[in-house]
Amino acid sequence: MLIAKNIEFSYQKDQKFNIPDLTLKEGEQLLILGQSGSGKTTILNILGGLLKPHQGEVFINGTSLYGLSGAALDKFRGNNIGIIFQKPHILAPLTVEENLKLANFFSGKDGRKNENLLSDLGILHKRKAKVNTLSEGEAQRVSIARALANSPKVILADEPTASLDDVNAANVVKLLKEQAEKFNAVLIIVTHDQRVKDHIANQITIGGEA
Ligand SMILES: Nc1ncnc2c1ncn2[C@@H]1O[C@H](COP(=O)(O)OP(=O)(O)OP(=O)(O)O)[C@@H](O)[C@H]1O
Repeated sequence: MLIAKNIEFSYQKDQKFNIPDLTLKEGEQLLILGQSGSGKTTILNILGGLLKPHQGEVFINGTSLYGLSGAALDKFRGNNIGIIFQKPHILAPLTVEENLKLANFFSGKDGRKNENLLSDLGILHKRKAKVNTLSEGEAQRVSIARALANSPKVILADEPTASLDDVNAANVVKLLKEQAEKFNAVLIIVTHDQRVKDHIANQITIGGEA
């Protein structure tokens, strides 16, 4: 389902990240741990089709991500990959449901499942609320809902618990796991938050630049 092979990437000369080969089958979950600056966001962006590696390939369901480009890559990403960014990428002046509809629009999906998703995430009652009126934890759940709005087969989450208290952090990981299990999706969480360790057994630690 998701394969990353021989990936090499650097932002500048004399810099090289150790990016491990990965093979994850449908429904498998992986936690990538590493200190701040070790390259977690970089790896996630490479796996998510947002940052082209200098070498190597990422395959999702047999499609080589970086064999696609431009509109074809955007469409593939919209249909297959849901990314929860470190800082919520949601449009604050829009309502919760408008944010989800926008995600549906970009990948040509009908959004029939949006209400179920918001209900699963405990924010259905906030669907008419503007995102800039929500608490941080609620906004985080909206960004999860938006990432999952198109039932992606790969869910990538970048530090999803960083700004949350213990209870909300545990809830967010639980929600991500539940949603991934529901859709039999691959789930990869990158974090330096040690609290997440107890929730996902399959773990690797990355050590930063070589
Ligand atoms: N666009 C960029 N141009 C140049 N260097 C960058 C760029 N983005 C990140 N870096 C550098 O690459 C390294 C890894 O960054 P990255 O954001 O992947 O780390 P991280 O493990 O996600 O960190 P954190 O946990 O603090 O978010 C850092 O040293 C960072 O300064």
